Amino acid sequence: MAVELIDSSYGKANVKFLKVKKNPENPQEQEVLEANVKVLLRGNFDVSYTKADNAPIVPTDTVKNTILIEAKKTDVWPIERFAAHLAQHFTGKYSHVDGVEVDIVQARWTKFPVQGKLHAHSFKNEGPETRRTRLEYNKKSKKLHVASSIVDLTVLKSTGSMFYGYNVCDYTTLKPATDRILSTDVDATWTFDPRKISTIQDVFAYAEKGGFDSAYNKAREITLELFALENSPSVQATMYNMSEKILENVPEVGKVDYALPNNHYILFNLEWKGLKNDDLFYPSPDPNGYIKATVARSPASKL
Ligand SMILES: O=c1[nH]c(=O)c2[nH]c(=O)[nH]c2[nH]1
Repeated sequence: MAVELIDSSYGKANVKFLKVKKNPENPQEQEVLEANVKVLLRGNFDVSYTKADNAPIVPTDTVKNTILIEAKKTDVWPIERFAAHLAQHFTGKYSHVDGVEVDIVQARWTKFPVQGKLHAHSFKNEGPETRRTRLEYNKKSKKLHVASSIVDLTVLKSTGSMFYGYNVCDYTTLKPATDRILSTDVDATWTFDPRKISTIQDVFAYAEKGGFDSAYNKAREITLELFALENSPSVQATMYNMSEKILENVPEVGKVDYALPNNHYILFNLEWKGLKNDDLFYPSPDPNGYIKATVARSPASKL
């Protein structure tokens, strides 16, 4: 039977480090970045799959060492900059490496107040929420894709959410709600417009002026603010409004994706006990609604 290799990539996943940044003027004043990095290489590796010829393989162990050595040698803040640095390194050092896919997950270590002010070097892990980035670069096609995300930001509002007016058929049992609990684990991704951030140098320049941090902060703020302030007609409408606001506020972002589970809380039926119940719920882990949307600027308003 004739077969052919259609696609391949390889590298190291779950390469973890924590880097400390000390303020040179006050070494007690520190920041930390804990990361989980995955780097996959693409390029002229076909013979390693098809002819058992290992000659072109840069061992995944070397990929791991590279991530750690470069994390030591260069600035890892923000993660988008470090991802671009790794892409530049791998495609520059090895002539047969054409492309790189870098995924970085950053743990949420935040400083906490002690005696009224943020402590200089003590952090609280606000997990499972993470900040993430995915960067894909191909040195032949010059194509660059940079997207960043917030994952597992779990939120709940106990009122200010509705769901009614939906399609009703002979299979419908859901009752319309004008006041319900709404809870989700936010998975939001903002993809940078490849016409605005089109080269590795563009990533470095945008990082330098604080663009990636500012995009992250705005996406997070908008998500939380709209979640809280809007009287939500549905998860669908709320995620669309969040996406629109991110696109309005961050011109470098070309599209926004949300994927939101609807974590249901269901009223206990206590009528059998003669009790009227509107405040005691049980969390229903499954099944859950799962609602996705991708929102981009309309072609008419391209630039
Ligand atoms: O916001 C919602 N969107 C839905 O599509 C849906 N479906 C459902 O049963 N409850 C909800 N809530």
